[in-house]
Amino acid sequence: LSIWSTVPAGPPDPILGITEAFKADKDPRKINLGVGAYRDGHGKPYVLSCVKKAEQIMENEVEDKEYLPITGLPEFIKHATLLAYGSRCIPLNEGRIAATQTISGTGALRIGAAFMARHYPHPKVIYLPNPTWGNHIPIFRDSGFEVRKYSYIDPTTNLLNFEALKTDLRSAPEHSVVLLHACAHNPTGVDPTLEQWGDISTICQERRLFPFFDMAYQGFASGSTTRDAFPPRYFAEQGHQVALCQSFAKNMGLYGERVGTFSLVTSDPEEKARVESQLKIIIRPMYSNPPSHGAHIVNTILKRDDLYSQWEGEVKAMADRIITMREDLYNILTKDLKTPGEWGHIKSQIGMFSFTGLKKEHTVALAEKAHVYMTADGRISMAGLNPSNIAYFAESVNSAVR
Ligand SMILES: Cc1ncc(COP(=O)(O)O)c(CN[C@](O)(C(=O)O)[C@@H](O)C(=O)O)c1O
Repeated sequence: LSIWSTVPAGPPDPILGITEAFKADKDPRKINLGVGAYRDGHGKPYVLSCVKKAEQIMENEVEDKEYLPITGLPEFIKHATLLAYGSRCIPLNEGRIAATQTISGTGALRIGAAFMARHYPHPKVIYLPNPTWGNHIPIFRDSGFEVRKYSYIDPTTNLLNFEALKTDLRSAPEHSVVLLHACAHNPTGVDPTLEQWGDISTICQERRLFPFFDMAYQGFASGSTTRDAFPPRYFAEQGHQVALCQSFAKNMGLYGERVGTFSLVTSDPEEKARVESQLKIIIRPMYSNPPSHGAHIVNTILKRDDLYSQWEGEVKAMADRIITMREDLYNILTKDLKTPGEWGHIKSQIGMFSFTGLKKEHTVALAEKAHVYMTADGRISMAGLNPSNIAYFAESVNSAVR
């Protein structure tokens, strides 16, 4: 009897499993709207020009293959946290933001959760929005957190249910950790307004809730890296000791390079050093130190004015193309096809995804009959749409809901 005969077959990942099903489909009309990865107007993956330029520059600069420090490339961390918090951030300028390079956003969440499970001086309970990115749940659960939910979307309108959100956060036990999507909420594409962020900050102060930000889409939501980073910057300005997870997967198209950071606001440089020493103690036995190539790419872009401004132009262009697809899809569904139901949320939502409101039976029919793939909860990655497939997609939705 094999040693592994008791190992059960696990279910495919709800998101990455969609890509496997898409690849297995041989129909030429197939469309993959599953994984949140940008595609250009021809449905192709997109390597940013500023990334290609950075790699050319890196060719000439001495880039040995030595180990990075446990917390990663120091100059990368400096530039990445400056991008996240902004030059006017007082904790940043006072040198009291503890930070480490991570294996993209997932790694930032995992290292953050592991650090808090070990050092957060209160019950390890975290409130995740309902719904949230599916991977948030196992990340925090496997790190030893009790995972709870706070209301987020109104399933009948696919818009924010802010009253229910406030009620749930107000009734959370003091010192609960609250996960907040900084921008481009996944899967709903619905973000609080600036005023609503103010209310959330006040509730966190009143209830002593710990704000744990996940910022996987800075610049990719509105096209502005400044506007998208408003929530964590505002919370830090209001005196919250935020935790912040950063990813360069989407906004720099570095999906497979796995580049991110995890950071925490502390009280002073001495506390920053203590916290970083404990981050190292968690990282060293996990993966020792992070991959260097992607961090050098991001650092080369962020430290040079010419590449930084080229990057800002490219990330805005990606955001704009997605916004155009939202408008086109809305117009085809409503004006051309008179598709039954309300579709305004497709336009009002922001970022990579649209929470269409399609139900499971629709998503199954769309995959099986129309060869259109999306997650079971009806989320579509808008960048999977382009001028050559958007009409077919809209027609498929129209027939699925009739
Ligand atoms: C809110 C959120 N946080 C963190 C991540 C982690 O991203 P990474 O580790 O690559 O930096 C994602 C990516 N989520 C997806 O875009 C998605 O929801 O399709 C996809 O990349 C994924 O891994 O699921 C995300 O949507």
